Amino acid sequence: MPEPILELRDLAKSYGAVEALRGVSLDVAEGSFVALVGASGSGKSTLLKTVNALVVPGTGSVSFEGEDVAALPGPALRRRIGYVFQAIGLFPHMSVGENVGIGLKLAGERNRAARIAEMLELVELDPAMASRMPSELSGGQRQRVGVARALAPQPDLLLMDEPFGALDPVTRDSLGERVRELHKRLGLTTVMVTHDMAEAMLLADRVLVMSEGRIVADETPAGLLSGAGGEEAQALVAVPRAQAERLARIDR
Ligand SMILES: Nc1ncnc2c1ncn2[C@@H]1O[C@H](COP(=O)(O)OP(=O)(O)OP(=O)(O)O)[C@@H](O)[C@H]1O
Repeated sequence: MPEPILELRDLAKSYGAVEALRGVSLDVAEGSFVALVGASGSGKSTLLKTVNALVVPGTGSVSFEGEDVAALPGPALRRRIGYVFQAIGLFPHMSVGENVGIGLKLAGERNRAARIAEMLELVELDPAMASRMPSELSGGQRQRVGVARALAPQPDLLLMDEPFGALDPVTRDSLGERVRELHKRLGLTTVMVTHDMAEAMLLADRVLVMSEGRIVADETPAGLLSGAGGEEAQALVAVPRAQAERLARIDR
């Protein structure tokens, strides 16, 4: 068994009367690709953000590569943990290249241009796009830049919060595949929040289902497909399965 790169212990977090996390413990093995699924408000984003200390848990601890994240300085944490998210996206006043290079700049690297070009190629964008502004890109291109920005400082861990949420299905599928490929090639550990169980099962090798602040299922995609994980997990698996069956029944 590979060493756990992440160890979450008894995490609880409340926002006023809302208990977003109610006792989550989890080990994530180095090199694994973990998907976090579950209903809206079940605590997925909150859990993810405890890992890079954007959320400080009320109780419990998060250890990353054997160190308590609460004790790690912010810049070191951001260099070692890449973060891609849907809502905030890129810095609008910076060019694509500056966005991709921001982590390298903060780390004091001087020769950033070559690495920026390399990162853009990695996510299948033309390096000439470095001089464009984010507003001049499509949504899918912007998300690619977001992935390049997160990977530029060569993190060990990649956190993704609904990274492909706003994309058309074709772009979403191809970018998902690309991320899966990069995950393997770069030897990353990846934790991805998604609403889409089909996406979770296709990309991840471990799927966690959250409900009301707890992890209620922890299964492989194969396990889920053969009926494991309990009622809530199976309710989520039933959606893409029913769609596939309905498609198969369409008269041709
Ligand atoms: N900053 C905050 N202040 C107050 N309540 C919050 C805050 N962040 C999250 N919550 C609440 O905590 C609960 C869990 O939220 P969280 O964003 O973790 O859920 P989620 O599973 O990621 O949801 P979604 O799928 O809709 O993104 C929700 O009830 C939410 O309203």
